[in-house]
Amino acid sequence: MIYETQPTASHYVDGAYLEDTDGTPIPVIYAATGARIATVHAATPAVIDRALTAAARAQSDWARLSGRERGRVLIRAAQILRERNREMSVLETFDTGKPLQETLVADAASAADALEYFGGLAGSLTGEHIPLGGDWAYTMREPLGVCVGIGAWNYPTQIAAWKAAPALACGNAMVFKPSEVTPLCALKLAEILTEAGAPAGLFNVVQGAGEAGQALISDPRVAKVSLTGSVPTGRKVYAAAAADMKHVTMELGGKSPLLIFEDADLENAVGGAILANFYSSGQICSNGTRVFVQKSVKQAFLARLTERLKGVVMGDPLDEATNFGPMVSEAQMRIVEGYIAKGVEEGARLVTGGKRAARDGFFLAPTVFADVTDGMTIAREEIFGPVMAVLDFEDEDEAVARANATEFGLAAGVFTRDISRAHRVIGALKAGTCFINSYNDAPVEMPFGGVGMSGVGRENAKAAIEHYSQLKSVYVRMGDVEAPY
Ligand SMILES: NC(=O)C1=CN([C@@H]2O[C@H](COP(=O)(O)OP(=O)(O)OC[C@H]3O[C@@H](n4cnc5c(N)ncnc54)[C@H](O)[C@@H]3O)[C@@H](O)[C@H]2O)C=CC1
Repeated sequence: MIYETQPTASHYVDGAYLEDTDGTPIPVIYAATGARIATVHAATPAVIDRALTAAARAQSDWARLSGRERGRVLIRAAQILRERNREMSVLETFDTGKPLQETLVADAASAADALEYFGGLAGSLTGEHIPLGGDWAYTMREPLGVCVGIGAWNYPTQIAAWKAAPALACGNAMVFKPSEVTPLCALKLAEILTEAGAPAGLFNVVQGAGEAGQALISDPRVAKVSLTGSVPTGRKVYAAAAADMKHVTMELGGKSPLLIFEDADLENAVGGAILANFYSSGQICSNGTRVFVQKSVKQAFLARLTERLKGVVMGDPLDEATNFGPMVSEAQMRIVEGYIAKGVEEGARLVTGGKRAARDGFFLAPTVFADVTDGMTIAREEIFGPVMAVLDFEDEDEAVARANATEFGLAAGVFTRDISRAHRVIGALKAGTCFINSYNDAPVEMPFGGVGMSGVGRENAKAAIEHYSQLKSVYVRMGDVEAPY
């Protein structure tokens, strides 16, 4: 037990905690020490069935409420989350290893924003009136039914809420499966939703790895699957959903470019590159890990970056002075170390970092490679750790062409003082989520998602409504029916 408000069982089903120790035990490891802090059990088929049955039952009642009534519950949940921000943030730190300095501002707070935003929107989900010269038609926005959410491990509270909030606002129910690496936070979100007035079964959490995920996706009661995860998992989940023509949202990986032009404010560009690579120890899908720097400013950029990285405080994540935490797991640390070794082997110049910290836990120093070329493994594959690859370029057309030479398309950024260039470059970049003179901002009001292999659909903003509802069109004849016979 970490502290007294820790979740009390593995699953949250039909409005209450549920345990079934027949499921495979999953240890929960605190990344900062390597210690086991809890054990949950993977969902058995019986648990999955109970969760889906409860969700289907709750959904039909929930969909009959007015949008405003549904919204009220979400807004109340947002308020409770905000009141318990510290407690939720501490749990997020134990779940992921991310420093409390980060989790206090970025996780439960972002989840509360989503609940508040979609709670506010729920009352205005209307259809259209379509006049047809006498006859007319109208559309209704209807829920999909039972939605499944499957999460990655980097933002467990946020991912659960970014899926639950629009789904519930539209009148759906959800069964959420967190990553087996970070199973704790979504349980607390479920508890809070119940406390806020959500009916039993509306939002359920079941644990497990890929097997539990597959069981959920292939159940005929499920209408939609929203995954946050890697491209290989996305392929499997999308294929399984396609078999039954289920709706999908795919928030997948990336290898996003950040273009820094010689006319950029250097200090801001360095700050942007830091946010694009090292926040959450680099474990962010939208990270701009291919940093293209115009040759004339490359030396100055690297010098200032190295200087600013002296401000990294690696240490106990619960100490609010710590601003750089460990990798989420030993396995992820080893994957990242493998990429660092590849970078060296393939001839990139290691400017700083590249090693583990001399302490317990899964800490890797922020790492910068310069003189990276497009064909190197560290410039092509998603690393999901604190490894920045700096590539140089001569002119704009070249930078854009090289930035686009990837199958991913999650995010992209540009730093320049030239307003026309900023918009021209962003217009030419193949990415779903872009930043001008900034990086990695994710307000709930702005749609988030990728193109290409980085995904399908959008989370957040009004755009998410399209992905958690469907239109019913109704033709209304005002006169007699003229049939040929
Ligand atoms: N675009 C986005 O919004 C985000 C994308 N990500 C991506 O997530 C990845 C890192 O997270 P991981 O947890 O390592 O990803 P992962 O793909 O290994 O796992 C993601 C989730 O899918 C589940 N899963 C695995 N195999 C499955 C299967 N066959 N059927 C159903 N579910 C299955 C896992 O248990 C987990 O809950 C990175 O590629 C990262 O870029 C992470 C955060 C945000």
